[in-house]
Amino acid sequence: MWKMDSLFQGRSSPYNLQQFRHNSPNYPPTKAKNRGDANDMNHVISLFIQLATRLEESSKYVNDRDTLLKLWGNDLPLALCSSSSKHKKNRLVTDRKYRSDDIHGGLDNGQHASDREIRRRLSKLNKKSMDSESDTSDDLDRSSEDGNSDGDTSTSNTDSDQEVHLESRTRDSKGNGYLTPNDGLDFITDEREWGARMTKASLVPPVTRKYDVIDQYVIVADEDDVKRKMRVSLPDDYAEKLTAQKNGTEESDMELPEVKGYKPRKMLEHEVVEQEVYGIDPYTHNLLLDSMPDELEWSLQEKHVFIEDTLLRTLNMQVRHFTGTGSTPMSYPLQPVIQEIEKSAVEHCDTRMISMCQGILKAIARRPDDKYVAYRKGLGVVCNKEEGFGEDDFVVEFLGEVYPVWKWFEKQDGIRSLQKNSKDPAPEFYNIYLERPKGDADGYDLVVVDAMHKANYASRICHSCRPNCEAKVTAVGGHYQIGIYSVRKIQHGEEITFDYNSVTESKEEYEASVCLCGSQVCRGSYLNLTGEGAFQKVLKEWHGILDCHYLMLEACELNSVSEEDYNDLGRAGLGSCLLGGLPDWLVAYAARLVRFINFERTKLPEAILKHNLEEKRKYFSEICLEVERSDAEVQAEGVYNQRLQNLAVTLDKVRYVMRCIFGDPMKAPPPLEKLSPEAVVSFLWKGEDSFVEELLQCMTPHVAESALNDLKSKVRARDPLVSKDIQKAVQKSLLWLRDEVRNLPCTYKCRHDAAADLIHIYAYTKYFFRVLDYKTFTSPPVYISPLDLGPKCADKLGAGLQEYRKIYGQNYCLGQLIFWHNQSDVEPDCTLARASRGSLSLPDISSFYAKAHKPSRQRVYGPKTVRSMLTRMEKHPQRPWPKDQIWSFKSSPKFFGSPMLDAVINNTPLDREMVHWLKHRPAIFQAMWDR
Ligand SMILES: C[S@@+](CC[C@H](N)C(=O)[O-])C[C@H]1O[C@@H](n2cnc3c(N)ncnc32)[C@H](O)[C@@H]1O
Repeated sequence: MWKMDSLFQGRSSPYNLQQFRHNSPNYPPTKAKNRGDANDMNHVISLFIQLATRLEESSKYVNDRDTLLKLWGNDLPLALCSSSSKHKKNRLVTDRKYRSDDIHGGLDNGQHASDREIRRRLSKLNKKSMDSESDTSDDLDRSSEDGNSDGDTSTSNTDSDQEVHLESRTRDSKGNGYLTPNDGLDFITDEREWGARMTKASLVPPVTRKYDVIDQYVIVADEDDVKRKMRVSLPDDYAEKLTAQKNGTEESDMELPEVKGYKPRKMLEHEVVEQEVYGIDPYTHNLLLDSMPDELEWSLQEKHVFIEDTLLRTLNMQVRHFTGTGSTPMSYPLQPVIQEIEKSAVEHCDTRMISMCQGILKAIARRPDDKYVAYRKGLGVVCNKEEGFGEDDFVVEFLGEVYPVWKWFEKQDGIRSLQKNSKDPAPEFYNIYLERPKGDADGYDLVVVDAMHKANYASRICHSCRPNCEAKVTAVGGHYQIGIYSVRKIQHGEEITFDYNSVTESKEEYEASVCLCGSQVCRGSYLNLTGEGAFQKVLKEWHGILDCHYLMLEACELNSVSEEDYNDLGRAGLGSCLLGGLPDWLVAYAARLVRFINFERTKLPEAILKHNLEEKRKYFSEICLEVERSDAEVQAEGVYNQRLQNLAVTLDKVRYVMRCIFGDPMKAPPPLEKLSPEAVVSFLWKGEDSFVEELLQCMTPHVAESALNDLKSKVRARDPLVSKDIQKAVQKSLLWLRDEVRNLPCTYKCRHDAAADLIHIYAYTKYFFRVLDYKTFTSPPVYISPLDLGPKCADKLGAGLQEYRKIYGQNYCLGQLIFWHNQSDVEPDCTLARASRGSLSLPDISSFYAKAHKPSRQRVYGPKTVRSMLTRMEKHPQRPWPKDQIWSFKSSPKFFGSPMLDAVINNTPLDREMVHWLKHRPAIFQAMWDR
């Protein structure tokens, strides 16, 4: 079974990668290879989790014990019950893991259910921001259109006290509340975890957006190019490959195009309706479970079905009339919904259902502090066909405006620059990546489909963590499209949903996106948080700024693509679609990145496993290593796919900029060039703006004229160019100069001692490079509408279209290529300059000299500063040097090179001789503040 690679992309996902935390151990979603369908196991795991979490105060022990034992009897497959007894001391989750080992193919869903539970626990503990806003949304009950409150349909009391109460009980509780059937119940503590809950902050009224209905894709820019990317190219041996994959005999797991015949979409109004939809948060799901009378002997699964199916369907029938009225409450009470279910049960003489409804209604009356409400999701799509839809039925294409990737990101930059305050609630997002399968003959590539302005009803389909449909890229009539297909039977009145599989790098956005799917396996947010933690570990350790430059330098120097490069690119699914028309140095660089991605893929499972184990050990006493290992493997595969996606996005952005500057991207020269020995002399010793020339100028106000003239003539006499071995001569001259400078008297305004240290470091730098600036250019305008901006900004900026022109700096391409794994940076060139400080581009010699006339800050350069510099050089060579110390740096350096880069290029440790001298040379000056 293949996962769809198209992801809804959270609005803020392209931004500020570094500032967000990752705490979603199960993300990114991935192809689950060799993992069987495990609905039974899923059910069992859910059962365990629900049982464990349902146990309430000690006064309810007896009741719960009865229920528990009953449920054990009712719901658990016999084999599971018996095997569990072997592990008496294990708590439930551990127990479950032993058992899941016993059931082949049962790992996946079970493990995911457990992870979800862990994630809930972790996120609960981490959820400070939600806690602080724990007053809930009832006072927000109002029309989303006009802001008027709607007293008829909303309850008014706030339950913030109750929520705080529950939170604190969860924190106070000890133990994890899991048990085996043979364990005594004495240790049970109240570990009730009721999951994510709607808060005031999360209750951003969904804007009901009007959209132009389209019946085919509308291409926004680069029409021919986008069409090419959407064109299917089947491999010659497609049929054989497909059969081999189906039979499991195919070695490669390369995703092949899924060819489908044309089918008409379900007709709006007749077969489906677009209407206001409501849903419940995980907390309310559990509140309802808790309100169901125990004595009715409903199995837990029946209870879930009641909530997910009967209740949600009736709810959405009941709220349908709000559609288009412009007066839609943000929350809707569940009481009338239960009453309607009861009424229907009476008509059908369904006594079991009647008792259940009556039981819940009693609980609602008995527990006035608990809030039994559903919340608004905005528009959704509901099955309107009496006989429902079958399994694997085509519902609709996901249509929208198709953007080439560069244009999409340009627009996002514009939106962000207009939004200014990134903390504003993100507007709903409607964009989805259409990714070519890697097994297409022309390989992987992607475009972005945005369904905010021009769309069909597919864009209004809501997310569910247990969806009845999936969105997948299919090949229909020779073109790729995103199709929504049912994954199980869908009943009349049931809401159509798919799993957005959407990622965000913003914790705020993640937490604000409380999921209202109401399913028993709800993850709590309809977004997944990604971009940090274990997923970044290997990248940070093995792919720092120096490593990236090394790869780029090599590619630029060779400026040709080897057979091995083509092979590695091809094996990763990258072919002519993505790489065609790019200059050789860039294809060679892409191949090097693919090799890093492959390398990371081998390292990631271990890093993820370690991280997950550390997290889980905080909550569970025993963990099944095998299951954890398998899960880490799946997650690593997800990161791998995400990296390739990022590489493709980067290449598209860079291709566009090169096209704009050079007319043809092929003509773009390599952005880096190694300096010849002669050029090094000119850069360091002789040129007008050379390093030494700058030094002499900086010294002018501080050194007596005669001494300076003497130094200048000696410098001229030591021209390294006259030597046969220029490189050696440069070093010799620099070391001579170092000692001359050290002999000059220091003051707090002129730190010759520090200058000498820097000269020393230059002397031990072997390779210097020049950055070849491309031209700066300003893009043609992109237009941003109030809808793009979200309600808050739209109010501020007015109703008209806003124009945005992106300015691409001289080093944009280099910056983006070095930070290829990050799409969140509007100005990667500026980031590159900041990140290069010290590690890649050495400080300015002017750092150590005050300009004569101006009063100047003290230049601190004592043993502590030197130690910290050495620590950077030796232990964190790829990190920038601190800002608040003596060193200053050029804002966009044209030349760079450092002993740390040399070490990476040569794959050797930092030059020992250089370090030794810095550590042991005697101090020649110490100001008071240096200490
Ligand atoms: C692609 S739109 C779906 C259509 C949207 N409801 C509308 O009215 O236009 C995605 C937005 O719908 C809402 N939504 C979709 N699924 C949801 C869910 N499971 N829980 C809460 N809100 C959901 C969120 O506001 C989300 O940003």
